[in-house]
Amino acid sequence: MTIATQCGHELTARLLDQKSECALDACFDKILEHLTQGNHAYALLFCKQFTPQQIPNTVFTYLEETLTEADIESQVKRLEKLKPSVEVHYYHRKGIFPAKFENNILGFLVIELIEDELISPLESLIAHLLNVFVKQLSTLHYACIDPLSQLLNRQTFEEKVLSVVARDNHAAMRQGYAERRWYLAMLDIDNFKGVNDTFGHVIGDEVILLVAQLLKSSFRAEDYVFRYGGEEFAVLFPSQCPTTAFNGLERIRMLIEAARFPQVGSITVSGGFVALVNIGQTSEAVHQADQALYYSKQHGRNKMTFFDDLNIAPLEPIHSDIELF
Ligand SMILES: Nc1nc2c(ncn2[C@@H]2O[C@H](COP(=O)(O)OP(=O)(O)OP(=O)(O)O)[C@@H](O)[C@H]2O)c(=O)[nH]1
Repeated sequence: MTIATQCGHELTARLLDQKSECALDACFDKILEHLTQGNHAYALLFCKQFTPQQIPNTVFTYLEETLTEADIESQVKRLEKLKPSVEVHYYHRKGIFPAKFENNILGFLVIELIEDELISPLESLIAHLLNVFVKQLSTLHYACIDPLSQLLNRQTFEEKVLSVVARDNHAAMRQGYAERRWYLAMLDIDNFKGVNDTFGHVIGDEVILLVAQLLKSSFRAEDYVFRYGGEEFAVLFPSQCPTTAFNGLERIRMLIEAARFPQVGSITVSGGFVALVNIGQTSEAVHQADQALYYSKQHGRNKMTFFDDLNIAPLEPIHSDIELF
């Protein structure tokens, strides 16, 4: 029964030390592995409200059965009905630990049990570490979020582009298939100055928020949507080819065109996009997508343009330590 005294502070310090979601997940994974001595299967599942589309669902080790989103939601509801003080709840040979943040249950950690129950010092240590993990995850999460639109902020942009593109494109190349590439789209609300001038900045802000919500609900869970600047958004998404990417963006352009905004009525967006292939730096990709966006603006707005269709010679490669591939 020495686990809690031996590990409590040390493990907490290790968790708090982690500065990115991935590093934090990996650390929590290792700590759980260590505490359960690899004898238990475990999964950490968050309900959708907490798991913004940009944060991948944190599932470390899949339990034998697959839990659907509905299962997760019903389990969260079930936990919410229990006393707030409940630390662990046993159900079908599983220990279910509620993951709480600011008194709301956001998800849960499931540990499949070998024994009937976990020994109580281990139980309270896991509950404590889960608490630290969720708090740290929330802090990291909110540092990446733009407060007005609730999208990922500009500060997160470069880091995400580099990590996602390098990881997936390398994997695709290694496996010998090249059909799945990442694309970067820059989208900008048309004539937005007119919205502000006519209806005021508060209504302007509301339009930004509603467009952000439409974008977030239209892209897939694996895509990344950023508020890049005032009324400009950046989207990072994988697609099989430029035509599929174009069709996806067109669908969203039409959705925004058809939406009704309180007081303002309708608005449109223009966009430009680029395939993230053979691009040395993030700034180069942004520049190319911006050129395509500029073309859309110059050619009537409410339009999507693929950079390659502009037939602009690529820039000379800029030598830098930061490389996408
Ligand atoms: N309400 C609000 N307005 C913003 C925000 N950020 C930037 N703006 C405004 O967005 C407007 C952007 O105007 P412009 O860059 O001239 O572009 P535009 O009127 O959208 O015209 P085009 O892009 O050419 O279609 C400016 O009036 C900015 O003040 C914000 O966070 N909230």
